[in-house]
Amino acid sequence: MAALKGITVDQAADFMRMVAPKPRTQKVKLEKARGRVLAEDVLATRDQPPFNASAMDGYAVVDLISDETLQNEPLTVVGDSLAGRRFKGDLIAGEALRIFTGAPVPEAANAVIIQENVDQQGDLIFVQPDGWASKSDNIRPRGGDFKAGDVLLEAGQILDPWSLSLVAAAGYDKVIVRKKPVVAILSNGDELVQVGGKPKADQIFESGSHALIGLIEQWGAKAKFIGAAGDSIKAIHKALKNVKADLIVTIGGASVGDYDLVKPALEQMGLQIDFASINIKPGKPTWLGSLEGGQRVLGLPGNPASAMVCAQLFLRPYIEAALGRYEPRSLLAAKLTAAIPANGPRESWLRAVMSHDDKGQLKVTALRDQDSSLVTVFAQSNALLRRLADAPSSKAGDLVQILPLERAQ
Ligand SMILES: Nc1nc2c(c(=O)[nH]1)N[C@H]1C(S)=C(S)[C@@H](COP(=O)(O)OP(=O)(O)OC[C@H]3O[C@@H](n4cnc5c(N)ncnc54)[C@H](O)[C@@H]3O)O[C@H]1N2
Ligand code: MOO
Repeated sequence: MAALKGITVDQAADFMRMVAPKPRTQKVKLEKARGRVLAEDVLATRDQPPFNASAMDGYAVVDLISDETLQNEPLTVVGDSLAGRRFKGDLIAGEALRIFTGAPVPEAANAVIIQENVDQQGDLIFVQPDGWASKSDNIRPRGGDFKAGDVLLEAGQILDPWSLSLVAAAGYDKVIVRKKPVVAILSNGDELVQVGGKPKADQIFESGSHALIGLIEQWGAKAKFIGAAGDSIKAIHKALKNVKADLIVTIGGASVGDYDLVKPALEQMGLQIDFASINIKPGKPTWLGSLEGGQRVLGLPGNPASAMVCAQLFLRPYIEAALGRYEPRSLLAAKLTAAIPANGPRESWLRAVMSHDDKGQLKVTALRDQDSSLVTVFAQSNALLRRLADAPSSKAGDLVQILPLERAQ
C-alpha cells in the first residue's frame, strides 16, 4: 500500500484492525483465565443443580398440601438428606424427611416446610396450622440454573470473575482462550531518565511507558518494555534489532526534528511506511510501518497526552482485533458544562472529566489546558471529548460525544 499521509482517525483505526494478526488460541487453567477472551463457547455438560434440591433447612413432605383435612395429622420422620449425601429411598404420604439446604429432594416429595414452622417430638413432626408450604415451595428444580447442552458463555466474551464462577460451576478446570498479542515498547530520547535514576538539569523522568504498559495489559495484550534508547540511530537500531513481538510501539521521535531518529534508524531495517501522520489533535505525527520480514511498528509521539490518546484510539483496536474482538468505539452523549471554542482542521480528542448530574444525566467538562505535554491533565481526566475537524463552537448544555476512559483498574 502506498504511504498515506494525514489519514482520518477512523481510517487509521480501521487500518490498525486490518493489519492485526489473526487470533491464536491456547488452553489455560481457570485460575489464570481472568481477563482473557474466550475462544470457544462454554457448554454445560450436566444439569445444575443435577437433582431437585432443597432451598431451605426443614422437612421434605409428600403432597398433603392441598388436603387440608390431613394437615393436622403428625408426620413420621423417616431419615435425613444432607447436601452431598442424599436419603436413599423415597417418601410416602404421612412421612417426612429431615432435609438441609442444597440436599437432594426425593422424587415423591413436592415441598419443603421450613423448620421454623414445625414442632418435632421424637420421630413425629407437627406442622403449625399456617406453616404448610405450597406445592414445590422451597424446591429448586433439577436444571433450574442451567441444563446440559446450554451455551453458558460465548466465544469472544471476556472472562471476568462472575463468568469464571459460571465456568467453574460447569466443571471446567481449563478454558480455551485467545492468545495475548505481544506489544513491545521502546521509549526514545536523550532527555529521558528511568525512574530511580538521577536526571541531569536538562533531563526528565521517562513516564510514557508506565501508562502504556498498563493500558496494553488492561486491553488484554502482553507488554514487553525494551527500555529507553538515546537519540542515536545506532542505539535505536540496536534496541529494536532482535525484538520479537506482534507489534513494536515506539514512544517519541515521531516528529520532524533533527533528533527524531526513530524512522531513520528503522529505515536501515527496511521500514516501509503505511501512514505517516493522522489528522488528529493530539497525536498528529503518529505513524505506522513495517520492517523487512513484516514486523509492524507503530510510532507514537512523545508528548504523554498524544501517546495515550493515540494508544486509546489506534493501539486498542489493533489489540482487540488480534483477540478476535471487533468492537466499535463506544461513544456516549454528554452535556457540556461549559462552552468550548470552534475546532480547527484536525479531529480533536480533549482530555475531560465526566460525571452524572442530579438527574442521572451524563455531563462533561473539557479540562482547561489541553497542551499535550501535561501529564497532570491526563491523570485527572476520565473521558476524551471528541470534536470533529472544523466543528463549530459549542455552548454549555450542548450534547457532545465522549469516550469514557476505564480508570482505576
Ligand atoms: N516543526 C514541527 N515540530 C513539531 C511538530 C510538527 O509537526 N512540526 N509536531 C509536534 C507535535 S504535534 C508533537 S505531538 C510532537 C511529537 O514529537 P515526537 O514524537 O518527535 O516526540 P519527542 O520530540 O521525542 O517528544 C515530545 C515531548 O515528549 C517528551 N517525551 C518523549 N518521550 C517521553 C516519555 N517516554 N516519557 C515522558 N515524556 C516523553 C519529550 O521529552 C518532549 O518533551 O512534536 C511536535 N513538534
Ligand atoms: O498533536 Mo501534538 O500531539 O499537538 O501534541
